[in-house]
Formats: sequence, structure tokens, C-alpha cells
Amino acid sequence: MRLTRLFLLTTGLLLALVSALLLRSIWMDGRQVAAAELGLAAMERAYLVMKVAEKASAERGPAIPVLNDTEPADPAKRERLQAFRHTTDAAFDEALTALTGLSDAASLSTLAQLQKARRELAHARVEVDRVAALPHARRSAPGQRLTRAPIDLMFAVIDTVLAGVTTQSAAAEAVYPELAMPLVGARYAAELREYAGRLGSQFTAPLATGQPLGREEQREIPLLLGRIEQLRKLIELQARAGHTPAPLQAAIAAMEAQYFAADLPFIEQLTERGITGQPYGLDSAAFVARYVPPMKSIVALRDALFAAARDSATERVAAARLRMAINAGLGLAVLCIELTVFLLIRHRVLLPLLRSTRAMNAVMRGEHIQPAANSATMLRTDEIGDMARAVTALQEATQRSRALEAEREQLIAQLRQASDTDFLTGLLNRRAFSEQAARLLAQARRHGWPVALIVFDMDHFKRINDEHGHPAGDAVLCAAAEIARGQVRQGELLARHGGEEFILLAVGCRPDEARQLAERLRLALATQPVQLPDGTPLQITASFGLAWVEARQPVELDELYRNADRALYAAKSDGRNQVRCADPPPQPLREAG
Ligand SMILES: Nc1nc2c(ncn2[C@@H]2O[C@H](COP(=O)(O)OP(=O)(O)OP(=O)(O)O)[C@@H](O)[C@H]2O)c(=O)[nH]1
Repeated sequence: MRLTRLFLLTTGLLLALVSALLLRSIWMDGRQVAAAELGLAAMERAYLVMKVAEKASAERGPAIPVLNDTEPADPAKRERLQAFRHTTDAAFDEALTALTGLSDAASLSTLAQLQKARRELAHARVEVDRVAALPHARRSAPGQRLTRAPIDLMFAVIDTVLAGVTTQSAAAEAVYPELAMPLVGARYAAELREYAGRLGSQFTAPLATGQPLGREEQREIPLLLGRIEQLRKLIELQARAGHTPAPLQAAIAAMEAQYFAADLPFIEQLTERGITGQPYGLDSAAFVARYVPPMKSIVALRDALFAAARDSATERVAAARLRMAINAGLGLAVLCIELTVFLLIRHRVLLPLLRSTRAMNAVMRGEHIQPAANSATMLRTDEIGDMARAVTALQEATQRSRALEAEREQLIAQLRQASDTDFLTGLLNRRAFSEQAARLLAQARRHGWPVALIVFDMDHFKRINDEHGHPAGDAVLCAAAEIARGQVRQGELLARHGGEEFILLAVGCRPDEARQLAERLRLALATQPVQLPDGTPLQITASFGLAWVEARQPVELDELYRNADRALYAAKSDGRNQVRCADPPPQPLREAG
């Protein structure tokens, strides 16, 4: 597997793994935060239900005077009861609103319990109103105890509400088991407040009628006192479990001082009088004013216990959120670092490697690539920089060596051309002609082509030299070569054979075509005056000797040349400026030029 692919694969896997771990951590933290928030919300709802219990319990206070009212009825007592009923209804409404729409089992169960309690309360209120509407003599008739039944109904309401408190706070305790102590303590305090109220309720009717305590009250009071003492111990136990915050300690001390140290001895005195038939020494209103206010210390303790639990739960929610934020932050940081490392390795190692590999491949293919002498990679001081510099040096060395090689090739080609070329006319020289002619003749032999050889020599050239100077003779030779070159076709080999003699080999040229070619050459030379270096035009002529072999005949260059030379000699001898053929026997073809 290629390194880049392997790197991409491992980085991708690593990224996926870290992302998965990060998501899992966030998901788990999120669940903890959600659970903590749910627990806190359950705790708040438990508190709302406790408030319902408190308000419904408090409603008994003004109900008893109404039930024991004499004729004519006191409207103030009824108004006071009505005001308490409104307060209870508001507490019910608030708790029911908080519970409505929730789908967890605890909330559904609490909602059902509260709805049941509200129905029971409505029934108890109907009973209170019905009994209160009866004549006083009937209500207060000894042994009737008609006023007791509606109050018992109201007691039952509180039992139902407290069951709801238990359900709801159990939901919070499930999330915060370590907060069970203060939560249970708060529940006990709510219960204590209820039993303290019930204890007081035992006296309001006897005090209102001035009668001693009945059998029922005498049986109920010790039971209530026992339950109250039991709850007192339980609360103390719950509150003192673990660290007890200062506000909680103060609330316990206040309850002990106000209710247990002052209110309960007062109740014991009243009980003693009620049993022995002594006068109570106060009416029911004075009793309420004396007994009820210290009970607020129990409610205060309940609130302090609940506040301790709530503060602790709020701290836990905040801690869970902080943990989630830290985990998410750390995870994101790891992701960012990994991405940065990935990009750094890719940018600083892999890409320079790829570029260097491409450059090396280009060097091997012989492509020209401009070395990036000033690139950022070249300026680096690390190993990649060393590698890039080495690759660039190699590129430069290779290019230098290529340039030298090309120069050498060019030089060789120039030398070869110079060695093949006649320096004066630029035509092939005799040596090169011999080499190339040998190849052409071999080709002609293979294919059985006819071959013609024309040798021509400038007429009276010595005279030109003598009359116009050697440079003029050179110029005439150059001009003659140029004129001859103009008549030659592709595949025909023209050369300066030496001195003022030229030679032309035509392969695949039949004898008649060869004759026409020689004649065309002769005519061209004879009809185009040559410009001497001093500007003087000069008419020149040349004599031609032609030799050939027919198609599929054996052919040798030397023999052909000898025959052509003989024909040339004949042309010279016959007066020059003419073409003579070697075979068949030379015949004059001369036409006046
Ligand atoms: N300017 C010049 N003259 C050359 C060159 N090569 C040979 N010659 C001269 O060419 C002349 C040849 O003269 P000859 O062989 O007598 O022939 P010719 O004068 O042309 O007379 P015919 O061939 O019989 O017509 C000599 O004077 C050579 O010096 C050359 O490269 N340049």
C-alpha cells in the first residue's frame, strides 16, 4: 500500500475513533446532566406537594371555629376559612400544573394522588359547610360529635397528599441516593407539621364548647404525642446524618426551642386540665394564637432540609454540566491536535516527498523542470529540506549534462556535415559522394533500377582564373553549383568531384531521362550568365559526359565513372558545351545554347 494511502487510512481511522469516543463521552455526560436535571425537577415537585399538604393542613384551623360557631354565625370566621381555602386551592393548582403533561411513573402516580386528594378535600369541605349549617344546639349536643367527622375527612386528605410527597421525593432520591437523608427529613418535617396540627385540633372543639376532653380525644392525644416524638427523633437522625450545614442546625434548634420546649409542655397542661375537668383558662381563639405560631418552626425546618437537598442537587447538576463541558472541550482539543498533526505531516512531509518523486520521475523521463531554488521546502533546515536540495542539485546536474550532450551532438553533426561538404560550393565533396553513392547503388542493385552518372566540367576555366582572378573563379564555381542544384531532384546525388568538375548520380533514371537531365543542366549553365565579384556578368559553359546502366544490369561506380569520364573527354574534344554519352557509343547531342 502506498504511504499516502496508508497515512490517510490510519488518520481517518484515528479521527473516527476519537470522534466516537468524544461523542460517547458527550452522550454519557449529557445523560448524567439530564438525569440530574430530572432529579432536581422531581425534588421541586416534591416540595410543591409538601406545600399542598401544609396549606390543606392549615385549612383545618379556620374550619374548626366555623364548625363550632354559635348563632348568629360569625361571617368573619367564614371569610377566614374561605381565604384559607383559596390558599389551598392555589397550592393544588401550582402542584397539579407542574405535574400535568409529565409521563414518568412517579409523576403520573403523584398526579393521581393529588387529584384524589383534591376530590377528598372537596368532599370534606361540603361536609364542613353542611355541618356548620346545622343548628348549634344540634352540633354541640354531647355525644353527637358531629363537628368531628368533617375534620377527620380533612385528616384523610393530608394522608393522601403525603403519599404523593413520598412518591415524588422517592423519584428524586432515585437520582440522588446520597440526598435521601435531607429529603426524607423534609418529608418527616411535613408529617410532623401535620401531626402537630392534628394535636391542636383535638383541643379546639372542647375549648370552644368549654367541655372536658372526650374519650376520643383522650385516646388520640397520647397517640399523636407518641407519633410526634417519633418523628422528632427521625428528623434529628436524618438531619444529623453526615455534615449538617449551619442553617439546618439553626432550624433544628429553633424547632426544639419553640415547639418542643414551649408548645408541647403547654399542650400537656391543657390535656391534664381537659382530663381532670379543670377550666382551661383560655378560649379556642387564644389557644390558636398561642399554639399555632411556634409550629412555623417545623415548617421552617422542613424548608431548611429541603433547601439543603436542593442546593446539593443544584451543585451536582452544575458539576455534571461542567464535567460535560470539560470532556467535550478536551475531546475537541484532541481532535484539533490530531487534525493539525495530520495537516502538518501532509504539508511538511508527504507533499514535499510527492513533489520530489515527481521531479525525479521527470528527470528520468528527460523532461525539463525548472528547479524550485527558492521554494519554501528548499529553504527548510530539516531532512525534507536536505532531500529537496539534493533533488534540485540532481535536476540541475542532469540538465547541465543534457545540455552538454546536446552541444556535443550538435558539434558532431556540424563536423560530420563539414567533413561531407565541399567548403567552397556547399555541395557534397568527393568522399561523401562516394559513400552515399555506394548506398544508392546498392539500393538500385536490390531493386533492379536503372542508374545514370553525369560528369561535367567547366569549359576553359583556367582562362577565367587567368583573366578575372582566382576569387572570380571561385565565384563561378559557386554559381555553377547553385545552378546545378536548382536542376537536381530529390534522390539525385550532386557533388563537386574536384577542381572545376562536378558529378551527378541519378538512381531509377532511364537513359533518355538521363540525357534530358544532362542537357537541361548544360542549357541552364550556358544560358544563365554568372555575376563576378566585381559585378561583371560572365557567360560560362560546361561539357558533360553521361554513362548509364539499364534496369536489372550489374552496376559499379568506378566503371560508370570511367565511362562517363571518357564521354566527357569526348565532349571536350568535340568542342565543349555539349553532352556525350558513353554507352551506346557517344553521339553528339549538342544543340546551340
Ligand atoms: N579559382 C579556382 N580555380 C581552380 C580551382 N580548382 C582548380 N582550378 C583551376 O582550374 C583550372 C583547370 O584548368 P584545365 O585543367 O587546364 O582546364 P580548362 O582550362 O578548364 O580547360 P578545359 O577543361 O579543357 O576546358 C586550373 O587552372 C586550376 O588551377 C578552384 O578551386 N578555384
